[in-house]
Amino acid sequence: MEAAIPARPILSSIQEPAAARRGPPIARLDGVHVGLGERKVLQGLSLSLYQGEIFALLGRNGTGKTTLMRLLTGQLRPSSGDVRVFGGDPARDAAPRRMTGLVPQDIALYPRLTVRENLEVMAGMAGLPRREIPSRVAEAMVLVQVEDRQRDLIDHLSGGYKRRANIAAALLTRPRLLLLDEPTAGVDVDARLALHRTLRRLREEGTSVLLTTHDLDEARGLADRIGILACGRMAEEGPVGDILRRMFGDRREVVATLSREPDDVVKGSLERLGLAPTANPLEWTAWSTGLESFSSLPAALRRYGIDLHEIRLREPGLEHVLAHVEGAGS
Ligand SMILES: Nc1ncnc2c1ncn2[C@@H]1O[C@H](COP(=O)(O)OP(=O)(O)OP(=O)(O)O)[C@@H](O)[C@H]1O
Repeated sequence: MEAAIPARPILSSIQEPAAARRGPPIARLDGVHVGLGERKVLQGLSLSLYQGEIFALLGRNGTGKTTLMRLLTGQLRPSSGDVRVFGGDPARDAAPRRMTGLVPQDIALYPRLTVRENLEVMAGMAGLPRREIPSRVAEAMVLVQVEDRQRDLIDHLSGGYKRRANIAAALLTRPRLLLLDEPTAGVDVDARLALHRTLRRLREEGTSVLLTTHDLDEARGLADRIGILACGRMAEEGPVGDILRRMFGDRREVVATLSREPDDVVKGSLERLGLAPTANPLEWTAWSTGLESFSSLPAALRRYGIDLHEIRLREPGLEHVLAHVEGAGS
């Protein structure tokens, strides 16, 4: 039984993502360092984004995901390193900022105005020509499917619809790069699926999307590539399938569920058999490359007098990647 988690991959051996073959990056961060107060938030972070891809940024609270977005919108300058968006410096040049839309984590709308009124005001503030405002507002509402609520006050909308309206505001300028900070936090399944449809539609039209999320299913199902921020850097980056293959190869997780909580003697025996504890005291796990070690485990446990309730093999998933990366960083 192989208990050890496989060695961390060497980042330089990462294959070029499929999106990279589409052309040069539309946005790049190169060796970026950012310090906020006493904290070194980003420490040599590099990342390239490509046209027409959805990139999901993962990482624990406070690892710098919002900070990275603020760099791309020019709200923040790095203390060292380079940030390029559509060839310009977003902290100095207006052109890259005009091509970038940001959907902040909090709802940034006037609660006492209707959806349509909010979007009209925002379109004016974004400097869109007056005659174009009605069509841009209508277009943005269609994209996020909020037309049927356009006459409702923001205050009267559900959380999911508020989020849709928040996103519509960022789409008024037809950004080529759309940044969304936790767009589906706290929304129901329908609103989440509606948002995913919108983002896929934007991708088909060539828009690049960078979103942060703590929802691993969302990252797996929606993103062309993911990046995991840890210790101020991109600890892992690429399509989910590639990362899983690189990190785990053909290993599967063996999950043994015991019939009762083990005492210290039983715990020692489990560890000798190569099993490691989990948050659930009844569940013990190990990594296995073949069925042999898996199928011999029940008999081995019996020899130690350990009652097994269930044993199963689990495909590695993003939760394993995160645990590995964050375990290595802590
Ligand atoms: N103005 C500031 N001054 C000092 N520290 C700050 C400031 N803004 C952010 N930080 C700190 O920088 C770190 C990164 O913050 P950031 O908001 O980028 O994290 P995040 O990954 O987006 O977190 P979350 O998942 O919770 O949204 C955090 O530890 C935060 O407390």
